[in-house]
Amino acid sequence: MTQSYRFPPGFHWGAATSAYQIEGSPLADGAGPSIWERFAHTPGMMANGDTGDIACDHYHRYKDDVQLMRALGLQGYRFSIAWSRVLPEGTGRINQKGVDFYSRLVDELLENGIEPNATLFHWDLPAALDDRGGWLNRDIAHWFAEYANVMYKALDGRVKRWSTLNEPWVVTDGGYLHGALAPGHRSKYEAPIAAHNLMRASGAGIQAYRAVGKHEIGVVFNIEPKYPASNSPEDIAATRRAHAYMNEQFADPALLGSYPPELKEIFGPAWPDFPEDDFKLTQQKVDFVGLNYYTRAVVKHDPNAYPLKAVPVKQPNTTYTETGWEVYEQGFTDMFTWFKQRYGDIPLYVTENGSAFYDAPVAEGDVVQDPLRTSYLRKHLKAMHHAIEQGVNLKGYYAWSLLDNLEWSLGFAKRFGLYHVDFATQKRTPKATAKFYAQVIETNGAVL
Ligand SMILES: OC[C@@H]1[C@@H](O)[C@H](O)[C@@H](O)c2nc(CNc3ccccc3)cn21
Repeated sequence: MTQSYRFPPGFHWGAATSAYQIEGSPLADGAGPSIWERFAHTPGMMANGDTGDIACDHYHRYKDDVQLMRALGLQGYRFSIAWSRVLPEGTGRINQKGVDFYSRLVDELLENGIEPNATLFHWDLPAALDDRGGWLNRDIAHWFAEYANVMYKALDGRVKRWSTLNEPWVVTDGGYLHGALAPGHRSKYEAPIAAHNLMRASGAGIQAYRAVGKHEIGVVFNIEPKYPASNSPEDIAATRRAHAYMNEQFADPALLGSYPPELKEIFGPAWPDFPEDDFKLTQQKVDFVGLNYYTRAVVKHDPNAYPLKAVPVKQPNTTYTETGWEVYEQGFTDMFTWFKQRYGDIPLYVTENGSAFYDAPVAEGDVVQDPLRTSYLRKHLKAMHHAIEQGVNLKGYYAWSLLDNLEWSLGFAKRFGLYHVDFATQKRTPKATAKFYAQVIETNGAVL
C-alpha cells in the first residue's frame, strides 16, 4: 500500500517573513532607527553593502503581496512588527502611523481569508534602547512588555496568534558572542546576560498577554539537532555542549524554569548566577511553541573552538544549500521527537523551514525553475508528516519565505523565497516551488 501524506484535517499552511527583511522604508512616517538600520549602514557589515532601505518595498506593496499569498492559497501569514516603527524611542511616545501600517496589513490579510500570525521581535531592536544597554539592561523586560501591550491593544482580536521573540539564540550568538549580526558585539560575558534578558522579556510579554489577550501566544526557537561525528567520549561531550548551547539554552528557562548544566561548563566564570526569582518570569504557560528548522550539525571536539570546544563537520556525498546548510530531513523528524520528550506535548508550529539555492533569472511571465528548493520542501514535508504519525502535536507549517528578501548580513544574494524578487524592478515571479506548495495546501499534503 502506498504511503499517504495527507495531513490531519485543519492542519494550518502558511508562509513567513520579517519586518526588516522585506518592508523597506525603515524610517518612514515617524519610525525610529533599529539596530539593523545602524548595522546595515556600517561599512563592511553587509554583503555587497546591501541594506533594508528598500528590500522588497513591502511597506508600500503589502496589498499586492497579500494577493501573492492568496494565489498560493495560504491559510496564514507570519510576519514581524518593527518595534521602532511603533515606538520610535522603544518606549513612551507611540507613532500612530507605524501602528496603522500593521493594522492595515492585518485587515488586508483578514479580508483575503488569511490568518495573521504576529511576531513582536524579529531581531530589529530600537536603536534608542540599544543606547540604554539593550538586551544587556534588565529593564528591557519592562520595555518589551510596554511595547507588547501597545500592539495587543491595537491588534488583538484580529491577530489570534502572537509570538514574543524569534530565535533568541541567533540574537545572542550572532549579536553578542560572534558579532556577525546587529548589534555586533563580541563578548562571552555579554552573551549569557543578553540571552537571559531575552527570556525575561519573553516571559514579561506573555504575562502582559495573559492580562488582556483573547487568543494564543508563544515563542519561536531555532532548533538544529546535533549528532556526534564519532562515538569517542570527546565528540559525544562536544555534541552535548553544542546541543545545550543552541537547543536548550532558551527553551529550558521558558518551559522548565532552569538552565542546562552544560552552560556553566561552556561559559565558566562568564556564566552569571542568575537570581532564582528570574525563572518565575522566564517560565510562563505558552499556548504553542514555534520551531524553526533548516538543518542539522554533525559535531566533533575541537579544543580551539571558542567557547564551545565543538565544531561542525561537513558531510560527504550530500547536498548543501547556498547558506552552507546540509539538506537533512531526518533531523526535522528527530527534532520533534526530542522536543516532545524534553518539554512534553506542547502544541507546535513549524514557524520557519526553507532553503536558499541559486535561482536563474527568467523571462517575463515565466516560472522560476528551482528543483533543489522543491526537493528540499517535499522531503521536509514528508519528514514532518512522519513526526505527526509518531504522535507529535504539530498544528501547522510556515514556509520560509514568502519572498526573496534581505538575508541579514548575507544580503540579497541568498534567496529563500517562494516568489523570486527582482530587486531592481521589485517584480515578483513565482518559483516552481510556489506552485508545488500551492498544490500541497490544496490537497492538504496528499500530493506529496
Ligand atoms: O536564514 C534564513 C532565515 C532568516 O532569514 C530568518 O530571518 C531567521 O528567522 C532564520 N533563522 C534561521 C535558522 N537559524 C540560524 C542559524 C544560524 C545562523 C542564522 C540563523 C534561518 N533563518
